[in-house]
Amino acid sequence: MNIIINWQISVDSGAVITAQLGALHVNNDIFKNAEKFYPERFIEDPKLLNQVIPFGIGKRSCVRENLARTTMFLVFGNLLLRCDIRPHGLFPSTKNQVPYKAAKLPDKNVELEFVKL
Ligand code: HEM
Repeated sequence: MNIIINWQISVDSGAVITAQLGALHVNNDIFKNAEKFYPERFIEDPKLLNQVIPFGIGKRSCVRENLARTTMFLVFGNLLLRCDIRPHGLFPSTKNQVPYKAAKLPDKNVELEFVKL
């Protein structure tokens, strides 16, 4: 069955129009249990990654997407490499709040080094 939607929307001149990308990314029709933190969904269905568009798509998409991605790669890569990162307090699970049992890790002073690019 084909559904044809004929919308007529009037927009004032000078109005700023934007797609709310955040809302698209929690669409349950596309992302099952969208509100759940479940990164494995992208391993289970690699095509799902095409539906994630934080930088927009098309002619007006983010011009510095590559800069942002490489910067984030460096920042998060260095954080994971140099820091012991542990959840603080309770997991932010929506239904069952599970107390986090902290692993005993050797005490060490974490120093962050920032390298000039
Ligand atoms: C995580 C980082 C970033 C995210 C998630 C992001 C996301 C976006 C999004 C969603 C848009 C609008 C796309 C659209 O209208 O369809 C945009 C546009 C734009 N972004 Fe980014 N951006 C990021 C970083 C940056 C950086 C680092 C720069 C510059 C150094 C930048 C420069 C721009 C510019 C100039 C536009 C306007 C492009 C146009 O209208 O033609 N962005 N960005």
